[in-house]
This record gives sequence, C-alpha cells and structure tokens, in this order.
Amino acid sequence: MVTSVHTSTNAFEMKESSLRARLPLNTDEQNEARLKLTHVLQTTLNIEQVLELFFKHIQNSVPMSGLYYEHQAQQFSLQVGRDTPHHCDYRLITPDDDLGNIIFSRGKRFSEHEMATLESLLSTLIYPLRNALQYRQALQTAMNDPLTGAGNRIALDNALHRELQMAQRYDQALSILMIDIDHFKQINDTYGHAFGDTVLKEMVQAIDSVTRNTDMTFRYGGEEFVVILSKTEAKGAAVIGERIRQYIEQLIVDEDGKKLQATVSIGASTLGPQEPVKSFFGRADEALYCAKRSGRNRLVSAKCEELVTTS
Ligand SMILES: Nc1nc2c(ncn2[C@@H]2O[C@H](COP(=O)(O)OP(=O)(O)OP(=O)(O)O)[C@@H](O)[C@H]2O)c(=O)[nH]1
Repeated sequence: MVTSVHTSTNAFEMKESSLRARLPLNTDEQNEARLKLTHVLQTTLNIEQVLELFFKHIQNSVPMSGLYYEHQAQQFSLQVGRDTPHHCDYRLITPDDDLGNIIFSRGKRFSEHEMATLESLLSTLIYPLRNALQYRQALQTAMNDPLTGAGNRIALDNALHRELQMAQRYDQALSILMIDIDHFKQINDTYGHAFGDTVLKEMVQAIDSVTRNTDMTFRYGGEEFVVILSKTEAKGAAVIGERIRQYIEQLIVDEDGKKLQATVSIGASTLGPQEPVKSFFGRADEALYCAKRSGRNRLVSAKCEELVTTS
C-alpha cells in the first residue's frame, strides 16, 4: 500500500506581497522559465491542454511524477502523469475567483526551495487557468438544456459523431436509446406545465441514476431523450434500457400535493458495420415509434423486435 505523505498544504493567493516573500532569488534563468511558460500557456483555452503544458514545462525547474487538478464547482478533475507518495498541494485563489486545487506529486519530498519555485511558476498558471475555466463554463452553458441539465441537441450531435468515429476506428460496440415519456401532453393538460417541467427534470435524474458515468444523456426534443451507450452491444443496451423503463415506471413524481407515476417508451439501436450516423439514429427512432404503436411503456429493438413486453 502506498502511503501518501503531504509535504505541504498551502493556499496560493494571487497577492504579490505574500508571493514575493517565499520566492527564491529571481535569477535570469527563472525569469526566462516563467516568461516561456506564460507564452506557452496562452496558446490554448482547453483546460486539459493548459494543465498538460504546465506539467510538461515545469519539469525543467522542479522534476515531478504527477499533477492532479480539481475544480469542485465545475465538477472537473484531471490527473496528469502518475500519483506518487509525496504531495505538495495548493488551493488556487484570486481576489475574485476560487480556481480549484492543484496537487503535485513525486517519489521524494519537495524542498522549501522547490516549493518556492513552484509557487513562482504557479503565478503563470493563474490567468490561463481562469480563462480556460470560463471557456469551459461557457461551452457547457451552450451545450446544456437549461431545464434538465442534460446535453442539448448540439451536444448530442457532436457526441454522436465523435462516438461513432471512435467506435469505427477502434472496432468497439456503440448503442443508443431513444426515450419518450408516454402521454406527456395529457400530463401537462392535467397537472399543469410547471408540474410537466418537474417530470422532465426527474426523468433525467432517473436516467442518470441507473446508467454509468460514461453514458451520456441528452434532451432531444420536448419530452424525448437520447442516451449514448459507448462500448455497449445490443444485449447490454437492452439491459440498460429495461432498467430505465422499470425504474421510471415505479418512480412517483410528487410536488405540491400532485402525485404521478409516468411511463416511458424506448427504442434501442446498435451501430452496424460502416453504418452512417443518420441510419443508426433513424433506426432508434423507428424502434421508438414501434414501441409507441404497440402499446407504450416498453423497450423495442431497432428491428422492431420487442425485447421485453409488459403485460
Ligand atoms: N411541461 C413541458 N412540456 C413540454 C415541454 N416541451 C414540450 N412539451 C410538451 O410535450 C407534449 C408532447 O406531446 P405529444 O408529442 O403529443 O406526445 P405525448 O402526449 O407524450 O404522446 P405519446 O408520445 O404518443 O405517448 C406537448 O404537449 C408539448 O407542449 C417542456 O419543456 N415542458
């Protein structure tokens, strides 16, 4: 078992006065390293790339085996390199923002001088990191459905093309589930639009609670959702689809004294060899249509073959 040894836990604040106190001598070499790093980090807004570039370039000044970064509010974390027993961690704070935590690790202790050098180099990371976090947040806002938090249609389109390319390049299975709430118009008409919105939100939570973290949920239309199941064969898609159907069937949406048990119809499709995205998606849509036509509250495969029937 590897025991973690914390060399130091520090709050790194962007206050020049407190920073200067711990800086090592300002040699030309260090100034050059900081200047170079500043230029390199300005070349991208992608947060993964910013952290990878930072890790790569600080090796010349303070060699280490790994870097772990985490930003709780954005639910983002990244490990670059390997995690080893000795850690040195910093909370990155500016007067306006909390930029998360960064943990450096390696096989031997960090000396005081090395920590001072790290702090000096960290000052070059602050603004590129803040910009990358803001960019990531803006992208997420543009890609998410504001009501349910699920990915929106643009995100679905991007993810479908990306997953299809990956599946074809690495010869991996790929399936999708198209899920539609049954008689949703009637739910809205009977209980009101606000309650209908709550049902939509709870559907996404229900889908997310029974699928893996790597599965992705999107709101495709009003009351229609798509789940992308990477590395999943038809059999696996049937198991997950049926799990979602059963979970939702038993779920009671309860708000302001109104109670409802909704059901969903699901169409499943598994990617065929060399199949274009349009056909893959279209087959799931047809399967969903079959599920609706044959009585709702059921899961149907792309070939209109009912996988599980509810009596
Ligand atoms: N509350 C709410 N309703 C929405 C939203 N978007 C779409 N809808 C409603 O979803 C309903 C969809 O109705 P239909 O397409 O007829 O489908 P359905 O009633 O579910 O019937 P089946 O799918 O055949 O079971 C319409 O009444 C839309 O107004 C939304 O964001 N919130």
